[in-house]
Amino acid sequence: MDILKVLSRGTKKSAKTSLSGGSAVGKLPSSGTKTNPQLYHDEVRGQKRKRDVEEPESKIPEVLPEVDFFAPKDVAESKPAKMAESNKAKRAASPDAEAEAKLLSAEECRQLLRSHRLKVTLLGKREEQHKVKKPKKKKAVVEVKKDKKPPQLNPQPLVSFGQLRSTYNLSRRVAENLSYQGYRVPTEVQMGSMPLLIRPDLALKGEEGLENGIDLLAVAPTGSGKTISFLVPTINNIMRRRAQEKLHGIHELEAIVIVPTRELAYQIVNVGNQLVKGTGIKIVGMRKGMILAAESQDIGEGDSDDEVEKPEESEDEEEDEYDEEEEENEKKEKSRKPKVVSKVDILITTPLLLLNFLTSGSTSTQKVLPTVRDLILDEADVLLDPLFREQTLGIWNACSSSELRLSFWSATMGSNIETLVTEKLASRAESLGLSQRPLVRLVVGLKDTAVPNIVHRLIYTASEQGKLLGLRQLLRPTSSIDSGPPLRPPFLVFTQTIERATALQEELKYDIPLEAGGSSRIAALHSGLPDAARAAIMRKFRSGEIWVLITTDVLARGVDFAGVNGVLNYDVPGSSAAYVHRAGRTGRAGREGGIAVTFYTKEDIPFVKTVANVIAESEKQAGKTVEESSVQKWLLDALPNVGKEDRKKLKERGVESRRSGNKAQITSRSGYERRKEHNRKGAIEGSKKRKMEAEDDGNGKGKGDGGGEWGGFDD
Ligand SMILES: Nc1ncnc2c1ncn2[C@@H]1O[C@H](COP(=O)(O)OP(=O)(O)OP(=O)(O)O)[C@@H](O)[C@H]1O
Repeated sequence: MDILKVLSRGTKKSAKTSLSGGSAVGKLPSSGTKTNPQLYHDEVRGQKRKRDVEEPESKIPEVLPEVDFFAPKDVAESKPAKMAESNKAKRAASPDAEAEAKLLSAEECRQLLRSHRLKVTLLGKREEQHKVKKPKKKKAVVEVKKDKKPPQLNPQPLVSFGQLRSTYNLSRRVAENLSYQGYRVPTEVQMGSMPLLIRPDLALKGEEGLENGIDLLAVAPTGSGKTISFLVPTINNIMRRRAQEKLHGIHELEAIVIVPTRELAYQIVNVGNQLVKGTGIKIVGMRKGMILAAESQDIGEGDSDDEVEKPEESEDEEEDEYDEEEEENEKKEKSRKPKVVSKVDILITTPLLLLNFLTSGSTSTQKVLPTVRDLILDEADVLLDPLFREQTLGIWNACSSSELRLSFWSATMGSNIETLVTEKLASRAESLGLSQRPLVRLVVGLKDTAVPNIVHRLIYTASEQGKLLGLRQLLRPTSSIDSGPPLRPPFLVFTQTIERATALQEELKYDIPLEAGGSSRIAALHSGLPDAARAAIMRKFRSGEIWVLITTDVLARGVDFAGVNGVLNYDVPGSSAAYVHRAGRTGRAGREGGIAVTFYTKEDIPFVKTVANVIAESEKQAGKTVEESSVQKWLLDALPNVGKEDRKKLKERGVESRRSGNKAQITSRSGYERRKEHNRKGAIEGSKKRKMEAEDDGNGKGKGDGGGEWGGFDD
C-alpha cells in the first residue's frame, strides 16, 4: 500500500477551483508556463465589462516609444502628440491635464479595486480627520468625517504597464527596462501601489495633504511582485528629482531597502540592476567595512577626513551575479588607501550590517544619513519584530531628512506592527515639527494569512521516523499526492534548526540515484554557513543543479525561486506567518501546481491548528467550499487552540523537544550504525570545514560578519 495514502488519510482530493486543485496537471511552477500573475478577478455587481475599463493587452507597447522623459514637452511627446491630435482640443492648459484626462472615474476605480480584492485605507491620526474636497460645489468645502473604521480610499489602479509611462510619466529608461522583463500585466499589488508611489497626487486626486507624498504599508501575497512595486517608484523618484534639480552624474545615497537576510539582499540588488540599466543609478548591497556618506550628529557637517570621494570604479552593468561583483569590489576596496565613500544611490542591507556602520567609531557620536529620502522595509513585520526592532528603528532614526518617505511591505502584517508604524510616524512628525504625511494601507486579498494559488496538504505520522519515511516517499520520482500529478523537484525542505537541516541532508544524501546526480543533488543552506558557500548553493539551486534544498527559516522569506514545485515542511512552522512565507516559496507570480506539504506528529498537535487555519483560509480564498477543503472541518474542530504564551514560545523556539537531545536527531539507523557513521563523518566534516574556513579567510567574509539576519528565531 502507498504510504502516502495512509499518511494523508483525512484529507480529500481537491476539487476543481479557479485557483488551485486538480487542474494543476502539466502546470507545475517549474514548467515555466507564463501565467496570469493576477490572483483575483471577482465579478462586482454593476461592473462594466472588463474591456470597457482595462486597456487591452495589445495596446501595451512591446518596446516603449523612444522619447526622452525629461526633454521639452514638444520634443518628448512628438509621436504620441501626433497620434493624439484629435484630442488636442480637449486638453486644458495645465501640464497634468492630459494625464488627468486619462484617469478612471471614481466608480471605475472602485470596481476594479474590488474585483482584484484590493482594499486601500487611510491609517493613523489622519484617519480621524479624513478631509475630502467635495468636487460638486464651486468652492471646495472641507468635510470632516468621524468614523471608527479607517476611511476607505479608491486610488487609481494601474491597469497596464504602458500606463506608467502614458499617465504617470515614468522615466523612459525605467519603462523600457521594465518592459524587457517581459511582464504582461501588473499584479494586484503593482496595480494598487505603483500609481500611489509614483504620483500620489494623481492616484488620489481629490484627497488633501499629498504635497509631500504618502507613506505606505502594503500587505500582499507571497510572490506577487512587491519587489518591483517598490523599486520602480524609488528609481523613478530619484531620476525625477535629479532632473528637476539638474543634478547629473552624481551619486548620493537616496534610498535604503532593509531586508532580513543576505540572500534577499542579493536578490533585490540583481532585480534592481535590471531596472537601472542606462540610468546611471547605482544599487549596491551593503558590505562589512563599506563607508557611506554619513554625517555625524555631534561633529556636524564636514565629516571625517577619510571620507574622500575617489574616481568611480568601472561599472559592469551586465554583471548579474551580485556575489561575484561583491567579492571583486571588496578586493578593490581593500587594496585602496585611504578608505573611500562608496558610490551608492540605493542601498540594500540587512539591519545589523548598516547599524554597525552607523554606530561604529566614536561611542559619543551617531552617524546620520540626511540624504536618504526613501526608506523601504521589505518583510517589515519581521524587521519590526522584537528580534530586529531596535536595529531597524536605529536605521529609521538615522534617516534624518524631513522629506523621508517610508514604505512597509510583507505578505503578513499583524495589527501590532500597524500600530507601531502609526505611532512611530506620528511621533517622528511631531518631533520634527511637521504635519504627518498620509499613511496609506493597501491590502491584497481578504486576509493576509493565505497562499491561495497552491495545493496544501497536512500529513500526520506517528513518529519522527514516520516523517522521514514520508519525506523519502515524496522524493521518489514516481510519487504523487492524492493520485494527483507526480511530484517533481525542485523541492525546498524546511526544518526547525540548523542541526536538523544538516542531519536531514546526511540522511537523504544517498536517496537520489547516482545516475541522476546522487548526493550532489541535495544540499543544506542555513545561517551557519559562510557567505561564499551560501551563495554557491543558491546559484546551484537556481540553475537546477540542486534538486532538494534543505533549509531553515533563513530561506522562508522573500527569496524567489520561480520554479520550486514543492515546499516540504519537515518540521511544523512556528507561526501562521511562518507557514505563509514558507509555502509562498512555490506558486510565485500566480503559478499554479505548486504544493506545500506539512508533516506533523503527536508532539506538533498543539501547534497544527495555526497551519490548518491558514490552509482553510487559502482554500476559501481560492473559491473552495468547506466540503472541498483539504482540511476537514472535524479536524479543525478537534485540533486544540493554542494559548497566547505557547504561541509566542513556538514562534521563538519551535517545538522544544526538537532543539536538543535524542529527539533533535533525525535518523533511521541503529545506535551502532550511527556511531560508525559519526566517526567517518567527523573526519570528512573536519577536512571540509578546514577547507571552507581557508576559502572564507581568503575572501574576507566569515560567518561572523555581522549580517545580523533572520534565520527563524534562534536557529
Ligand atoms: N507583473 C508581473 N508579471 C509576471 N511576473 C511578475 C510580475 N511582477 C513580478 N513578477 C515576478 O514574480 C516573482 C515574484 O516577485 P517578488 O519576489 O517581487 O514577490 P514578492 O511579492 O516580493 O514575494 P515575497 O512576499 O515572497 O517576498 C518574480 O519572479 C518576479 O519576476
